[in-house]
Parts: sequence; structure tokens; C-alpha cells
Amino acid sequence: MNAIRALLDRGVPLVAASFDDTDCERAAKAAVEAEVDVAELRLDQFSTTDPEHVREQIGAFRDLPVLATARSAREGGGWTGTDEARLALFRAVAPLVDAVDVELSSREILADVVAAARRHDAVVIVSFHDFDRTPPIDRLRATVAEAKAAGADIVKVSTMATSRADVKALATLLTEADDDTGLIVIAMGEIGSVSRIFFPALGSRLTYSFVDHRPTSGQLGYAETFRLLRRFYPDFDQRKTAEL
Ligand SMILES: O=C1C[C@@](O)(C(=O)O)C[C@@H](O)[C@@H]1O
Repeated sequence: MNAIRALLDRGVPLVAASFDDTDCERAAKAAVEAEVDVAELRLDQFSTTDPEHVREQIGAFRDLPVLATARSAREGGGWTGTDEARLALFRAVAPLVDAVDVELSSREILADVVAAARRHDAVVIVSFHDFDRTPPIDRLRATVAEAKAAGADIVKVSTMATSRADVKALATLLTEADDDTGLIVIAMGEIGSVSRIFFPALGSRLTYSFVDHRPTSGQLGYAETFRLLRRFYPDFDQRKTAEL
């Protein structure tokens, strides 16, 4: 079975760390030693997306489940190429990875990325980011519904929290959804940092940390993320082993 799906099926929150293509062999070794659950490869931050190069870097992460992300510049990522090229990249990596992340706003390629992932049993994360603000909760509810309808296995909502009310709205979005919805919710920013630990305990499926990749706003390092999840989520250490 797909390694990320198998981990998700256990119902315990998982920890991802994000990587670009800097010294992948060494980075992958550090991630395995750190017990990271999922390596998110930020293809949009690679020095080149030449297929041979990308295949080689994914190969370096062979001992970890891999999530491939090619974030559009529109949603804060580094992808500045065409949508055709991005779709071709997703199609090339779909057979090699366990999951892909594509933005709901990437309407021109969304259905084709979902289809490519499905063909290879890769988990589909359909994501929404707002690096400036947290939109009203009704907008976010509509976003989740649209992402589900587009074929998401997991919907990710990651927005900038500029007040405690924003953190509360995101927590509400998460807790009102039933467990089958499969949500990843992140409150970005310093005020949202608590969400990196607290939201997994409320049902958010994956929390993002960093090993030595540049952190996004409010991310905690993997060591701190692990320590706090162990402290506050009693089943955390069983995520890779036990039938829960
Ligand atoms: O979208 C997300 C979440 C994230 O932006 C974060 O704030 O943890 C980190 C990204 O690498 C990932 O793709």
C-alpha cells in the first residue's frame, strides 16, 4: 500500500519536513535519523526541474514517504514556469512518490494532476494558502467543499493568522469537520505557531516542520515538533507501529 496512506490510516498525526534539492542524500539521511514521517519535496524550489535531476533527488529519499509539491507563485511558491510544464512534472513524478500537493486555485491543471495521482495510487492533497490573512470561515468552508469535490483525499488550508480570532476560526474549521473529511489546517505566522502542535491534536493530519530547510512563517523545527507532539499527543509514538 501507498506508504503515506498507510500512515494516515492509523489516525495519528504525522510530521513532514520540507526539502529543496540541496544535498539530498545528506538531507534524506538526516530526515530518516530524525524519524520524519514524510519528506515534502518542494520541486518549485529546486535549482532545476530537469526530469533526470528530479528523479535522482526523489531517489535519494527512497527510505521515506515522499510528498511532491510544486507550489505556484500565486500561492507563495517558487514555480514561475508554465502550467503545461508543471503538469508534465506532476505526471513524471506521480509514479515515484506517495502523495502530491496541488492548489485548488490551479484550476487549469487540477483535474489532470488528480487523475495522474490516482493512476499511480498517490494521495492527493488539494491545498489553499493565503500568506496575508485568514479569510472568513464561510469562505474557508466553501474552499474545503470545493477541494473535496475536485477529488482531494486530504484538503490543506494554510492561512496567515494575524489575531487569536484567526487561530480560533481555523480551529473551528477543523473541529466541525467529521474525521472522514481529512484536513490539514495550519495557522501561519508567529501567533499561529501553536497550531503546529495543537491542530494535530484536534485532528489535522500532517504538521510541517523543517530540518535545515528555510522555515515558513511560524514553523517549528522537527526536534521541537516531535518533543511537543510526544508531550501532548499520547499515541504519537505508535503512529508507525500499532493498530490503534
Ligand atoms: O503549504 C505548506 C505548509 C507550509 O506553508 C507551512 O506553513 O508549514 C509549508 C509548505 O512547505 C507546505 O507546502
